[in-house]
Amino acid sequence: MPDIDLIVREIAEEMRARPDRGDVATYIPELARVDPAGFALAVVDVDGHVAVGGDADVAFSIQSISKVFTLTLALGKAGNRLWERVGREPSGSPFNSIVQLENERGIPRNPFINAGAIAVTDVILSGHQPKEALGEILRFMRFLADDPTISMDDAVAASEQRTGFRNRALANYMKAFGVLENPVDYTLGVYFHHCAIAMSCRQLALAGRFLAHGGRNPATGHSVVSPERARRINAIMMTCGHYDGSGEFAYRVGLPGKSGVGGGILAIAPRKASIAVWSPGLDASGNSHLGRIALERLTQRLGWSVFG
Ligand SMILES: NC(=O)CC[C@H](N)C(=O)O
Repeated sequence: MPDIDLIVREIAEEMRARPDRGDVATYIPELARVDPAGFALAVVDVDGHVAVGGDADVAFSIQSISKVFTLTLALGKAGNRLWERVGREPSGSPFNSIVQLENERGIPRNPFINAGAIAVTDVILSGHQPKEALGEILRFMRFLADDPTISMDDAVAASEQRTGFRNRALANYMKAFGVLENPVDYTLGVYFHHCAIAMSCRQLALAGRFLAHGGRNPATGHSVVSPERARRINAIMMTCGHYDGSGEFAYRVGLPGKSGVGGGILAIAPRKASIAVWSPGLDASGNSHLGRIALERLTQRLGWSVFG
């Protein structure tokens, strides 16, 4: 049996020492203030053992990783009708691309690019007030991680609300095509706030467990989604979770994964583990530079790639 604790600690030490850290996101002013020296890795295995390295209990802005969980909620609410509002093909474009949305008449290519995630948020919001929808998303995260302390960082949400002109353009564009049901400001308000949820790698890895175990959280026995749905969410993470860097992530890491511009990545090793990594510096596609390298090391050493 490989010693996962040791491997995780060694990877964290190696990553801490590397000078090539990528660049922190600056288009959300509050994220520009984050120290690029941070690094954390947490792996929860089948038995619930959590192996940690680095700052595994430091909370960071999960940003687009929240889209895995909003997709899960929206599928629960709308079922397969969700796919009338959003596609499920890789985009090959940056996460905030506007051209693609115009070409495809307001239907976003997948639920993980910004336009797609905004459409998914709109589905969750319908029939509720924004506060209720946000409460539902936050309660879901707390339930999955079994941790009532998880919260939203209001400063990050306000920062994006002030500067999120591109997302506003995407949302208005979809509204013009009738893809959004709710007032644009309401949908965006919920979207910016769920992106601003702050979690540590330990909390995130625990929250992702249901995706590694056929839709069921093995710790609590709660069935979150059906095995088929878990498999499909993993498939979308594999093909779309890193935007135009998804091919490279599959090639190097070989696991379903979802990144966020806060520098976090949630990766799922089916039937083996739920993994969260954080390093705030990003590569050119807006994905964590050292986060990806750390996951590549981990899957190589453990032989965890889903491609054998
Ligand atoms: N890739 C990301 O994490 C982007 C999320 C960010 N809130 C945005 O909408 O731009």
